[in-house]
Amino acid sequence: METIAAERKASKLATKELTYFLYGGEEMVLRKREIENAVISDPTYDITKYHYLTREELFEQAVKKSVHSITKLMPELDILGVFERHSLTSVIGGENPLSLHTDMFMPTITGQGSDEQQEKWLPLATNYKIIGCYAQTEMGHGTYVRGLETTATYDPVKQEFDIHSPTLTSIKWWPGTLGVNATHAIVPARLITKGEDKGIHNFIVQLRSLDNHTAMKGITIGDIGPKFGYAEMDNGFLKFEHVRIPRDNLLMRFSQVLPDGTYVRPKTSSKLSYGTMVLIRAGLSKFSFEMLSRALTIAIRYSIVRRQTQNRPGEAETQLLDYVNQQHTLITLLATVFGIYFVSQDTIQLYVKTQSQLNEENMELLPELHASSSGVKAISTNLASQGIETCRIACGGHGYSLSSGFPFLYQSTTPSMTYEGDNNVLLLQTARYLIKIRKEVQEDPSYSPPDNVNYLTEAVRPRNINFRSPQHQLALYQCMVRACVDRAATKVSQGEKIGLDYFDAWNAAAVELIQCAEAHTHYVMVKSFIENIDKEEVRNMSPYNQFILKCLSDIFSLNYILNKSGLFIEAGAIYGRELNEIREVIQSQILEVRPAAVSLVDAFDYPDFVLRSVLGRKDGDVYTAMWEWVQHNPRNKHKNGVHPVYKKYTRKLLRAKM
Ligand SMILES: CC/C=C\C/C=C\C/C=C\C/C=C\CCCCC(=O)SCCNC(=O)CCNC(=O)[C@H](O)C(C)(C)COP(=O)(O)OP(=O)(O)OC[C@H]1O[C@@H](n2cnc3c(N)ncnc32)[C@H](O)[C@@H]1OP(=O)(O)O
Ligand SMILES: Cc1cc2nc3c(=O)[nH]c(=O)nc-3n(C[C@H](O)[C@H](O)[C@H](O)COP(=O)(O)OP(=O)(O)OC[C@H]3O[C@@H](n4cnc5c(N)ncnc54)[C@H](O)[C@@H]3O)c2cc1C
Repeated sequence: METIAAERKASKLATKELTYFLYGGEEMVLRKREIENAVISDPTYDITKYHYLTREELFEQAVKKSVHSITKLMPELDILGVFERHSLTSVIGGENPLSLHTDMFMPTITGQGSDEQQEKWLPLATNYKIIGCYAQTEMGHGTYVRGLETTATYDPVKQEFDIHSPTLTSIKWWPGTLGVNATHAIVPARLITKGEDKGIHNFIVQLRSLDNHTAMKGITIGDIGPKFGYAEMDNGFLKFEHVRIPRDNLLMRFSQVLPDGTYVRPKTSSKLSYGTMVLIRAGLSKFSFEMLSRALTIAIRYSIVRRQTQNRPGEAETQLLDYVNQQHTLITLLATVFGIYFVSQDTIQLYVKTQSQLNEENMELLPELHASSSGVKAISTNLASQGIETCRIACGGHGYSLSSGFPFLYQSTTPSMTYEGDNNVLLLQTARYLIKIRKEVQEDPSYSPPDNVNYLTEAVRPRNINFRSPQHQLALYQCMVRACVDRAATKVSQGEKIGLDYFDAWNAAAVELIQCAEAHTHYVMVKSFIENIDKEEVRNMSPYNQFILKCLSDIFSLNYILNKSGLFIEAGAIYGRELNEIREVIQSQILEVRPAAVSLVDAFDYPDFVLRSVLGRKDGDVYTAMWEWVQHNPRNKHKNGVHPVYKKYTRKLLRAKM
């Protein structure tokens, strides 16, 4: 306890200033804390026994908490907007089994429903007269949305759609909130009218009775069973047997079916019906920041408190964070989490900007948003999932206990590499965009590409390189990414030249394509970090905070260069002989950050309640917390301290003659 207090005292970081910066100002932080305190002081959200609950208990508690939040806490705290709602969900912790209602069902209606449809459905949804989910994925198809098999066949006589699951593989499988709770779903299905298949469109379908919650006629529905994690979420299955819905349950903002069955195609892009996926992808980098920053808070605090090995006679054992390997592991991750933070802010801004253009039927930014949000979602969820596991390992044996908080963080984060688009698949979408822009640049010298891909027109290694210079770092990335894009494009075109069809040529280059998308996205993240810490808000910070952010930026940028040095050397961006200098700059910046490490994670401002970790306690009283935790273990609570398995099994073994 004294050690962590001493660390805080010695740190020169203006912690409060950084917290305000991260959350968008003092007012936002005060509001966040108001929400946290309301949750912490309400017994409904008690977490004392959380880690010992069974799957069914976890689910029931989570639904109870969610309903309590909607009916009591949210009105009391006047929570309306998406950010405050997420803030509340985040402090309550665990999964929110009703989250898909507000995160996907409602945004799909807002984004894709006509004005009349919004007027009809949104008040019902806002007031929880109905509970919605987003039922897109089927047993046979998740990635390949165009391959979904559920049909919606228009009947002009009754002016209804007939929703049907024609095959076993067409059964909807995975959607959250579907298994138990939802009364309605957004159902992407193949629209068939006048005998023609018009592709995937979104429909609103009622699943359960609003009187007694039983399944509607023609609907078979349930929960898909235990998963890797996500016990609190009712991921479900859904089978349709010719279910009838009115014509105007087709979401008709972009395309329509007229009463006689005439199809009116979207004026602009058919991909607008994928809009909800783009929204969540943009939000997932923020989610990655939250999950990884919690893991780092736990690992860094623990690494201050934990001592291991007396290295000099008569002195205290060494703090884990004073081992250079531990510093390297955790402080490079600290730099990463700030990288994710800045790019998540930029991605959300790009989403908002694109959305306002789309409202004016201007599609200009859509390809960039799709490519960028796909890449950023993939890289930030990869980094967060791997980073949480790294934090666990950095905490030794105690990291493996549920009480460390890591298992929950990992289980909640790792599926984000799959849902909302598998990460490899999304990186291939980013690559598709890069290859397309490269082609345009080559074919039309007057074409000026978007800022983030400008390196495709020019990328030059600076002379007299200074690895501490952000502009030089960016130039090195530009050379490297350009070479990666060239390599992938060349591989595709070589395949085509030897007679492969488009798919085979593309598939043969898949590894290079994913590599170029990854490299590009890392470049975008480094650029975003560098640009954001050059903004006025940061320039107004205390000099020491600016200095630490610059150190973290260098670490983030240079550590990737070191880890992927093969790519940079192959591109002629750096020479092998320069690697030592890069190592030294990283090492010296890590040493600069070390004294501020605990204040940096304090700046994330997570109360103990949110971390749910005996290792990550703010006061550092780790060992007392471990002892308290074990007192709740039901396995220790049997008469005379003797567990029933003794009578059932081990006693026989101990007395058996063998
Ligand atoms: C408010 C909430 C905010 C934040 C929330 C934050 C945190 C949330 C925390 C936790 C979340 C909790 C639970 C999440 C639950 C998860 C829910 C789901 O998983 S829903 C299901 C998601 N499914 C997918 O993502 C499927 C992935 N597949 C696809 O997206 C597509 O099929 C594909 C892979 C992109 C391919 O599509 P398609 O085959 O149709 O397209 P092509 O490859 O042929 O490309 C054609 C052309 O279209 C362009 N394009 C493709 N997609 C888009 C798009 N979305 N937008 C714009 N343009 C798109 C593509 O680039 C091509 O363009 P071209 O090159 O031809 O110009
Ligand atoms: C916890 C969780 C919650 C979910 N919630 C929802 C929800 O609310 N609503 C909903 O509709 N869905 C939901 N899903 C489903 C999720 O969106 C899909 O699982 C996801 O999009 C991946 O699709 P898939 O399962 O078909 O994977 P697949 O496409 O089968 O992918 C398997 C592997 O094949 C590779 N692969 C596939 N296609 C290609 C390709 N074209 N090129 C190269 N490689 C390829 C992938 O990289 C991956 O490694 C959820 C899933 C999970 C795990």
